[in-house]
Amino acid sequence: MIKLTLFKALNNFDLDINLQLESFNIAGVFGPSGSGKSTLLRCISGLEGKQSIYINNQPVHHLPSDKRGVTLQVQSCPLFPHLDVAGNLAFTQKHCANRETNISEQEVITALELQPLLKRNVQSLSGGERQRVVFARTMLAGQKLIILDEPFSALDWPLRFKTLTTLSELAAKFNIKFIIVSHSLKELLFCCDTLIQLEKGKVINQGTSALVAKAIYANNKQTPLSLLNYDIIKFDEKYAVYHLLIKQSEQQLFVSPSAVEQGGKLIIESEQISISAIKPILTEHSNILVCILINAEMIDSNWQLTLNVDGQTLYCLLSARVWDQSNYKEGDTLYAAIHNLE
Ligand SMILES: Nc1ncnc2c1ncn2[C@@H]1O[C@H](COP(=O)(O)OP(=O)(O)OP(=O)(O)O)[C@@H](O)[C@H]1O
Repeated sequence: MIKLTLFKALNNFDLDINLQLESFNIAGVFGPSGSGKSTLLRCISGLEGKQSIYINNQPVHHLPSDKRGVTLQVQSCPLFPHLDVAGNLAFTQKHCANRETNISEQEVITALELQPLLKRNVQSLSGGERQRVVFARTMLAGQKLIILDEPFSALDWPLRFKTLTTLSELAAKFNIKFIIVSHSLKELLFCCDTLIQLEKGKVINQGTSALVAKAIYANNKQTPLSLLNYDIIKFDEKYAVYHLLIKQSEQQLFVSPSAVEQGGKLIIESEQISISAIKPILTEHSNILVCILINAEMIDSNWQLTLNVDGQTLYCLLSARVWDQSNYKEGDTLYAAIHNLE
């Protein structure tokens, strides 16, 4: 549990935050540039003035930053330039006192696939490689509350999703809580269970990430991304596709390896979904999911449909003309064809 009461006069507005995070594993902080996200992180970690902060019901505001059990990874975290990647990691493992997790150097290296980089001079690393090494070092500091400011902004999307999946696995395995700042709602929605939306120094929305993200998308007149959890059944070598089973469902999808390599969630944009009331028979698409129409609402002259696939949510968009001709109503069984997965 984290409880904060912060006040700090900033250049154009005041950071004025009263926040209670009861139960979360990975919380995201989202907001426009300059809304106070980094300042909030600095306050939690103890780098900014005296504020009222409780972590796990214990006041920590009187403690210096190195005694709070928190690691803050800022946006441009320096590495030791005179040590190679292995040296940077070994130094952290050796010198960080009061480690609360027993995560080993080898475990971090394996999880983040850093083996090929170990002998590299840190000046020769690309931006994305550097961010992965910095994150590995953060993990090796061994704290149970880790705060990350734009940690993976330099990674391409497939690698970013893969690294976020690794982060979620490490969080679960070592019981670590993360607070992550990002400009990307897609990134936060992918990995966070809780979202906090900041604007001009104030929390304007807070809650489960699916609900807060939906509200932010609606406010921007956008349709939310759909994320489907799955289990892999098998890899079909003949066609180079994975057979996936939707979690808590009997329904299957067939996807290319690149979709699976991104981690345990399938990311589906609304444009990839078309729906019909009758099960398509003559279709080249093998990816058809049976779903129930939960809700339809007008977003910027189109209709956004919320569909339930055995407990998971899909969002798709219909033009007003198609919606008017469809006669779909809440509770209807519909068939969603998902395109461009194979
Ligand atoms: N120590 C300070 N004193 C006064 N104003 C500050 C201080 N630190 C930051 N600010 C101002 O507070 C505002 C919020 O800054 P902050 O870096 O927290 O925003 P942010 O949401 O993290 O932005 P970005 O997404 O661009 O990194 C900015 O206008 C910044 O100029």
